[in-house]
Amino acid sequence: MYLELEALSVRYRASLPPAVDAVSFGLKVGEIGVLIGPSGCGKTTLLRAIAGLESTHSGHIRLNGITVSSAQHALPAEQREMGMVFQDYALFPHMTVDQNIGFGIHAWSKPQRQARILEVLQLVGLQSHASRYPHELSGGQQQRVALARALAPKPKLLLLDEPFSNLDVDLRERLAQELRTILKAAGATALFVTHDQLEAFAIGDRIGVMQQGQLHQWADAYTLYHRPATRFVADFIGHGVFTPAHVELHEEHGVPHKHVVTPLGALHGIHQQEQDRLALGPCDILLRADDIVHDDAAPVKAKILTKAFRGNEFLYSLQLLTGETVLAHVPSHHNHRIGEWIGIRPEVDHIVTFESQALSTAGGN
Ligand SMILES: Nc1ncnc2c1ncn2[C@@H]1O[C@H](COP(=O)(O)OP(=O)(O)OP(=O)(O)O)[C@@H](O)[C@H]1O
Repeated sequence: MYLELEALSVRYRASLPPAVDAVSFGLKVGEIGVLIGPSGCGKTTLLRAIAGLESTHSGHIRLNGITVSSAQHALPAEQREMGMVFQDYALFPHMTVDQNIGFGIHAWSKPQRQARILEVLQLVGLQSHASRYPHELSGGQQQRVALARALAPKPKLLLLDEPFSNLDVDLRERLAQELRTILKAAGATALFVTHDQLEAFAIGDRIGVMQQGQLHQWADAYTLYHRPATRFVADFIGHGVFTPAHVELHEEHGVPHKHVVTPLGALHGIHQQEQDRLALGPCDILLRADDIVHDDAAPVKAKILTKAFRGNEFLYSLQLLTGETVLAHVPSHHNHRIGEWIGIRPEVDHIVTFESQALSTAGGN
């Protein structure tokens, strides 16, 4: 691994729980990692620790095989050769775009510096804006200059802390795609912090979900969505609900198979790999909004509690006769009224179950 964190903990005060709690993960050279999680979960602290701006309580940070942080040793931030981009672009207002970009490479020879400025300007698509001042640029352009400035010295690692959070939603989505293209073209290894899932999915090769200082899972977007390691990840990523269910054995052509009995009916045809993982008995099953299909012919009916228009689809919240609530993505031409009953059936490709909360709560009392 190029960037390697091993059981890293950061504490602001001995009397407080650690802001970063025994976090381990690795990034390969050229990979983009994203840290995501609710406010206060420790994302920024973790990024600052990697940059050398916070000291390490225990554990290690290694970059290219060299320990840059441990409880005993910390390489000063300025010697780590890392680039940083923050949400407030912090461009120098009295300097033009090319002067801003050249600032971090002033020690380079003039021809080298000029060639590099041109190179990164091309990378971010702002060649024609080299002599403008920051106030003559849009927010998105300013942020691209900040990125070009951070990339100019060819940092060993680029750290980005919510760089788009001051921008409007449309621009953020576009810039997220662009950022990935730019970082890949530059061959940069980067770690990006956000609390926006769509941004994380658009940018990251690997995504880490944090809560209260702990890293719950470090995986690609597909795995996070379809194989969440913990209940928290399942809840935090995507739209879905947990519903009480029961794993049972039944025979198909004389061969025993597991199926999951849910309030929406039994789920059959579960892949062998998933069968092996399922324990018989009660559980909670994750039903994502894309696992529930609207079908007028379905025997199970549900009442629409709320609906949110999302362009090509509605996100309906639906109540079953048994009282449980589920979510469903339904194409937006199926525009039903709140309070209406519609037919639904489950179409669950990936079975995700966790220990029954009703049982664990009962056990804890
Ligand atoms: N300088 C500090 N001194 C003491 N505690 C701090 C300090 N900075 C952050 N914390 C605490 O550490 C925890 C993690 O904060 P951090 O800023 O890393 O979270 P975050 O995930 O980046 O949050 P956000 O998404 O809101 O920026 C929080 O409980 C916060 O209150």
